[in-house]
Amino acid sequence: MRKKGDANPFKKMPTILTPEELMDKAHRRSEKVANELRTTLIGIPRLPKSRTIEEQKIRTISSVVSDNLLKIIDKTPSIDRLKPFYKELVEVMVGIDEFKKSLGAVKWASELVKKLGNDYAKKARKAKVPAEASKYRKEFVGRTASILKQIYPNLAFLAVAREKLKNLPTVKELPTLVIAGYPNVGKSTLLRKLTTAEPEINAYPFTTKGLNVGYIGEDIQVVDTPGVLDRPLYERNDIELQAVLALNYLANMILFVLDPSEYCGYSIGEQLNLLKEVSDLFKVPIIVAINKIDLTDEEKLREIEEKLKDYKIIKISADKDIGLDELKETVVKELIIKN
Ligand SMILES: Nc1nc2c(ncn2[C@@H]2O[C@H](COP(=O)(O)OP(=O)(O)OP(=O)(O)O)[C@@H](O)[C@H]2O)c(=O)[nH]1
Repeated sequence: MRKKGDANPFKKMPTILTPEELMDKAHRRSEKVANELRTTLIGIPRLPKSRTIEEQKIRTISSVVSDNLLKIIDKTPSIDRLKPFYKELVEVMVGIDEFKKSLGAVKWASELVKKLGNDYAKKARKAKVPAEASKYRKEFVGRTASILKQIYPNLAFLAVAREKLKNLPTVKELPTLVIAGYPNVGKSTLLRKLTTAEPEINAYPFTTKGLNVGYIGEDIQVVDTPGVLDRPLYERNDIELQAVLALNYLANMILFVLDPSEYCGYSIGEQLNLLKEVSDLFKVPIIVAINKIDLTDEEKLREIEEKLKDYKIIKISADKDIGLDELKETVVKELIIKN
């Protein structure tokens, strides 16, 4: 059912080696190449032999280092082409400017090491004595190490960014219903009942519970946001608030789940305040699902409906399967047929 190519775009970012690890890797590879050459160049005079060996060592170190750096750039998504939801999260979690700057530095280093490798390889090939050939190789190694040292902060930044971004939720470019409401009102029960497959659980910045994502058929994405849209916004710091706001780029419609029985532990008043905050924050249509009607008497329900006159309401019991077909039909109609 899941379409390919919709994964978190940062999943493919490779492990970022430290300058030391990268130089070690390059040295090991160049020694291997040199050893192989030594066995094939038996009987060749010293000067052409050391010219060839040093040239190949330089070329190997240069390509290991520059290709490794280039791979970071190739496998990292271009920030400007990211979907707005992911772009916003990069800004919140690591900062777009710093991210771009670091990738720029890595590109610069990759190109420079490649160019220097070429220059020094040519010099080594034309060396007049064996010692000169090895002098060029050492000089090249020194310059490469110092270039890597120069981009050390950028590599360190990218390594941290990769750790944070590779666990971002995988969401698709589909009409999306975002579920909001206090803890224990029945959000995850509802997600399980509305969507076919078991919902996937994805990490989300600044929360411990993660986003749960499910699908209605192949056309609608449903996202439950425990820890994100389940408590008053005034309790949040700026950065958490931005993570909440990033959902603006994901949601085409909000389903606010309300528990009139108050068994969830939050009063109707508190729940209505959160609903008001969510309506102010999101500029998309809101449907209110009055859940747990099996636990609530008619009169109380009427009182609550009275308070929700400005909203589209559907009365349900997620647990007892009441009103779920109507809810699903409404969601499909609003998200697919109307758009
Ligand atoms: N009687 C009744 N119980 C329900 C209904 N919907 C959910 N529950 C129960 O309410 C409790 C909380 O439901 P959850 O689906 O875990 O609530 P949640 O909003 O996802 O909670 P968090 O994961 O903490 O955000 C569970 O014990 C459910 O079985 C309902 O319609 N009727």
